[in-house]
Amino acid sequence: MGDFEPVSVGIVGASGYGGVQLVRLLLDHPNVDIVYLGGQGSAGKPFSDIYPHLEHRFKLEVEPVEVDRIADRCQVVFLSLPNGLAWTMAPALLEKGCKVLDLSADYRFFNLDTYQAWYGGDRTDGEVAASAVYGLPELYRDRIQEANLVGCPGCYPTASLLAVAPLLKQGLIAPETLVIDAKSGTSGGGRQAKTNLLLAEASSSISAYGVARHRHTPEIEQICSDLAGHEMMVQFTPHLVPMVRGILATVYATLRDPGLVREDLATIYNAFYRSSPWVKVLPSGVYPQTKWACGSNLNYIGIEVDPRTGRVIVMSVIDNLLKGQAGQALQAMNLMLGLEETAGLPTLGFYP
Ligand SMILES: NC(=O)C1=CN([C@@H]2O[C@H](COP(=O)(O)OP(=O)(O)OC[C@H]3O[C@@H](n4cnc5c(N)ncnc54)[C@H](OP(=O)(O)O)[C@@H]3O)[C@@H](O)[C@H]2O)C=CC1
Ligand SMILES: CC(=O)N[C@@H](CCC(=O)OP(=O)(O)O)C(=O)O
Repeated sequence: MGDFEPVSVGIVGASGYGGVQLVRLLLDHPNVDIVYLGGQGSAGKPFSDIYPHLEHRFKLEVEPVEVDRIADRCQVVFLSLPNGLAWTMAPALLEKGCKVLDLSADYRFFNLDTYQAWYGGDRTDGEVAASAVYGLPELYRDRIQEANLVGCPGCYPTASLLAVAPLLKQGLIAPETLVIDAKSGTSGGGRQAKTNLLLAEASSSISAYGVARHRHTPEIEQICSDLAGHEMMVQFTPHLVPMVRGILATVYATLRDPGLVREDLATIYNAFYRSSPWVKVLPSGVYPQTKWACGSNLNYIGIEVDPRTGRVIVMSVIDNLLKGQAGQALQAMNLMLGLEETAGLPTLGFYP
């Protein structure tokens, strides 16, 4: 697929931040055509009324969300909606033959009880949910290639899991010691008005939130457990920082073998990610900045070991809207369609 006719793609939730990133990326993708945009409040508006800066490239109008209308036109559908909506439409889209990529949390969980405990709702799509693949290509590439439904990871889990995956897969850390301290720009909260995202609240200030209860904790724990081969608990603390884009996750854990040095871990990380074009493991003494990743689909990882404490410290940065959301979904779409994993994705950040 992809060598002949362009693939017809639709975006539900096009007016949001994930939606507009998808539009930007898909417009420059060599193998797809955007044929449908959907929304609720924005339905009936030309997309360029919402985003005038795209008018010269794009004339589509946002339409109401109707499954038949979408499935008649689209081979691939991105659902970029608030949590709890995708599961009400994904089963019907799949039934009609669409491939579906959900950017919300609805299809990220192996066990629907965990989803319902954290997100609520009364799910009736258990069989469909069981067929979903967790959309982190660096960890589940083979399964994504075969999938019709992908639950794309959250932005914090993406930055965090890429930082810890080699450690867990190799059994290098004492499991109960894993601590993730993460910072996000305000676009992580989406485009709708929220008091904590106002300039007057968020600028010149930094604060933790969701401490010991953020809904990304069970998502991170699920994948950590899968990688480690046993149940894991994680101490995850997110922070809101006064910038628009970017996530920095700093991860701390105690090494099982106190004799390991940074160079040993760098060798392990480089081997683990040797087939992953979007992950860049940095040289000794180089620690990543969010600014390097913003605008690209890249993840930069810095590694350090503190010989005094026996802890490894891993720093991981991504653009929350690209590798943390729309870029990652597009990377997964490429795999589902048998295209180059890098097709249509920016390989350089804006910088500065
Ligand atoms: N922002 C980020 O960094 C990340 C976000 N995510 C997840 O991606 C998803 C989208 O996030 P984001 O783009 O930030 O969100 P936004 O709030 O920016 O956009 C939400 C979109 O959903 C649409 N929408 C809301 N309610 C309905 C409805 N009932 N029916 C149809 N459309 C509806 C809105 O359309 P309209 O205006 O027409 O009502 C809007 O286009 C969320 O699940 C979020 O958690 C995941 C990773 C990172
Ligand atoms: C800064 C900010 O508010 N970030 C969001 C994370 C966005 C995200 O990825 O959440 P989903 O799991 O719903 O996709 C938050 O902490 O709720």
